[in-house]
Amino acid sequence: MLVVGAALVDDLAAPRRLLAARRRRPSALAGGWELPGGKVEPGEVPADALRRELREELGVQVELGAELVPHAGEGTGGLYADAGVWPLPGVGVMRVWWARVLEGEPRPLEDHDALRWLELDDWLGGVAWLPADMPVITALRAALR
Ligand SMILES: Nc1nc2c([nH]c(=O)n2[C@H]2C[C@H](O)[C@@H](COP(=O)(O)OP(=O)(O)OP(=O)(O)O)O2)c(=O)[nH]1
Repeated sequence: MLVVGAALVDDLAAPRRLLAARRRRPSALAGGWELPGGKVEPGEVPADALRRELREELGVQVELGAELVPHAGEGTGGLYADAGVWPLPGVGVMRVWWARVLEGEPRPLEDHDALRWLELDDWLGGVAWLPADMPVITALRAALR
């Protein structure tokens, strides 16, 4: 299963704020924070799926920036780094793009019950991320140094 997620930030060139979204369901994941996004439908181009998910889930139009790909040693294991995807144990893999809002104000319309813009120092520790997201958020933060 391929999942796509967005690192929605205030500015693609010099990000300072990152949007975290709290899941409402299923119960095993409820209360955990994640990058907004979702499953790619059969036949759908992943980047299009991400734009669709952000429109449905948050009510925003976005511009996608660069894809965040794992490098060996970023806690993902060599196989995943080689494939350029992030492992989601028990689910599949995730691809992640930097993104910025073009139109609209993000609102938790479907899958989430809260949204939070995290300041740079809080990206990692500001919310309780889903476990699979920890290496992703670490890499997002590292990409800015
Ligand atoms: N969107 C997203 N999903 C994540 C992240 N981390 C993580 O483990 N997941 C898992 C949770 C889910 O098992 C799966 C994504 O499925 P989803 O339920 O969000 O997808 P969807 O919106 O297409 O949902 P649906 O049609 O099944 O309702 O990936 C993340 O950062 N973002």
